[in-house]
Amino acid sequence: MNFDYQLAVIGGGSGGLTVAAGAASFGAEVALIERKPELGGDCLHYGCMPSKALIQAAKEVHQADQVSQLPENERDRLFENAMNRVSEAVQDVQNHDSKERFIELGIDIYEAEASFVDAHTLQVGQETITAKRFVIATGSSPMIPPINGVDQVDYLTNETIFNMRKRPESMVVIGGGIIGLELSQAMARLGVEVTVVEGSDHVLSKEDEEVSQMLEKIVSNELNLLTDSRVEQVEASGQGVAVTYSKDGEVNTIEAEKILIATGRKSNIGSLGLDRIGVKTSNGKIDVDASLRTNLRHIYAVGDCNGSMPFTHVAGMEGKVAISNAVFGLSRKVSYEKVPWVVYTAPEIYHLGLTEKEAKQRYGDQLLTFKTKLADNDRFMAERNTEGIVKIMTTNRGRIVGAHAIGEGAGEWMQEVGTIQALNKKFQSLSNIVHPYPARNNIVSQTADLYWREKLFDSSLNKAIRWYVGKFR
Ligand SMILES: Cc1cc2nc3c(=O)[nH]c(=O)nc-3n(C[C@H](O)[C@H](O)[C@H](O)COP(=O)(O)OP(=O)(O)OC[C@H]3O[C@@H](n4cnc5c(N)ncnc54)[C@H](O)[C@@H]3O)c2cc1C
Ligand SMILES: NC(=O)c1ccc[n+]([C@@H]2O[C@H](COP(=O)([O-])OP(=O)(O)OC[C@H]3O[C@@H](n4cnc5c(N)ncnc54)[C@H](O)[C@@H]3O)[C@@H](O)[C@H]2O)c1
Repeated sequence: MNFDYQLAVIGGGSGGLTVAAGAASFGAEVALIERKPELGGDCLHYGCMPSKALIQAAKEVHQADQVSQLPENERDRLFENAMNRVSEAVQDVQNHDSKERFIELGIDIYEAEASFVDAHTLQVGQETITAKRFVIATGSSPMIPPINGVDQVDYLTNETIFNMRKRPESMVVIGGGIIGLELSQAMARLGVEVTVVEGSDHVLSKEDEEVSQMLEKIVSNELNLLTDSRVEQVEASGQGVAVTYSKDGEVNTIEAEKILIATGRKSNIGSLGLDRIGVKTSNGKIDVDASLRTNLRHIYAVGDCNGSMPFTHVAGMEGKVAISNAVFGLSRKVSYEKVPWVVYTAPEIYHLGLTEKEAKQRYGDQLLTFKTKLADNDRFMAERNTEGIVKIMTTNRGRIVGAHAIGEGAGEWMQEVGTIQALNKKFQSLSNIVHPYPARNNIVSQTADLYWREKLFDSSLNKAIRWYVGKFR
C-alpha cells in the first residue's frame, strides 16, 4: 500500500519536534501536525521557558528588595517588567523554533487538530493524510480537580498566568508540586502574598523527604504553606476568590485576588480518536511498551501523553528512541533509571533515582548513604549560602542508586553525579577527579571522599592497612 508519508508526527512540542527533525534529517518523508499556530508546545509557551524567565526576573527583584525595600508602586512596575521579559524570552526562542526551520528540513507542517479515521489515516482539518507509521506526541494539559465551585471562578493555570500584567496583591495556589512551588516563589518575590494549599503531608512530595522538608523550612519565610489541607470549595468573593479548606478537622477560608491551580496534568488524547482504531489507554494515558510502541505496532507515543515522566528532557530522550524504532525499524528501549530532574526553586533541588526511603526499601543493609551539609563546604560558607545538603546513595560497591541535593545552583553542580552514573562509573571514582577550588562541585567530591573514609574505617580493611604501614616502616 502507498502512503502519503513514511511518518506522521502528531504534536509540535518537545517530543514531536525531536522526532520530526530527526526523522527528516535521515531522509524520511515526514508530516508534522500541530493544532496551535506556533510550534514549541507547552515547554516553550506555558512551561519551562516562561517559568524560568519569570524565576530569573523575580530573583533580581528579590535581590533589589533585599538591598533596599521597594516601594509599592515600584513593585507594580517591576511586576509588569518581569511579565514583559517573560514574553520576550518566549518570543526569542520561538524565532529559533520557527516553522520555516522545520520546513527547510523538508517536513510538511499541517496547522490543524489531528484525529485518526482509521489505523493509517488522519483527519487533519479539511484534509485526510495517510502514513505508514505514527508518533503521537500530544503532551498534557492542567488537570482541574473536581472542587465545588471551580467552574464558577476565574482561575489561573500555567496556560494563563504568564498573561498577567498587573500585580495581584494576593494569590492562593492549589497544589504544592513542582509547578506550584516554582511559580509561588516567583510570585512572592514579585510582591504577591502567596498561600500554597497542598493535599499531602509535604510540598514536593516526590522529592526525598529530608530535602522537601528542608525546602519547606527555607521557603516558609516567603510563602504561607498549608500542607495536609483539602480544598473543599472555591467561590467568587469581594477580594477575588474565597478558598475553603479543611485541615486537622478544622474548616477555614482564605481570600485572595487570584487563584492558581497546579494539581497535576492530564494527557491530551481526547480528540485523537484512539478508541476508533483500538489504541489502548489507561488512566487517561496512552499505553506503550519499553520501545514506546502502542498495542498497534506502527503507532508510537512519546512525551507527556504516555504518562512516563513529564519532563522536556524525557520527551526528547523518548523522541530519539522513537526515531530509531519508527524510522530504522530497531527495537531500542527506554530506561528512566538514569534520568535526573531539577526543581528550580531557590534553593534548587536536584533529583536522580531513588529517594532514601525507596532505596532503603529496595537495598536494605546493602545501602550506603553519604551526606554532606553545604555548611561544611568552603565555597558555600564563603558565599553565606549554607542552607542545603548533598545526599548520595550507593550499593555496597559504589553503584549510584539515588542522588539528591538542595542548594544554590544544585541543578548544575550535581549533574556531575548523573554523568558518572550514566557512564556506569562508581561513585568513589569522583574522589579521584581533581576539582578546581573552590568550585561548588567540590562538594560532590567531598561527599565521594566519605566513601573511602567509610571503607578505611571498616575494621578489616583498616587492620590490613595498619599492618601494611607497620611493615613498610
Ligand atoms: C509551568 C511548567 C513548567 C515546566 N518546567 C519544566 C522544566 O523546567 N523542565 C522540564 O524538563 N520540564 C518542564 N515542564 C514539563 C514540560 O513542559 C513537558 O514535559 C514537555 O513540554 C512535554 O513535551 P511534549 O512534546 O510531550 O508535549 P508538549 O510540549 O505539550 O507538545 C504537545 C503539542 O501537541 C499539540 N497537540 C495536542 N493534541 C493535538 C492534536 N490532536 N493534533 C495536533 N496537535 C496536537 C499541542 O498543541 C502541543 O503543541 C514544565 C511544565 C509546566 C506546565
Ligand atoms: N523543573 C521542572 O522540571 C518542572 C517544572 C514544572 C513542571 N514540571 C513537570 O510538570 C509536572 C506537573 O507539575 P504539577 O506541579 O502540576 O504536578 P505534581 O504532580 O508535581 O504536583 C501536583 C501537586 O498537587 C497536589 N494536589 C493534587 N490535587 C490537589 C487538591 N485537590 N488539593 C490540594 N493539592 C492537590 C498533589 O498532592 C501534588 O503535590 C511535574 O510532575 C513535572 O514533571 C517540571
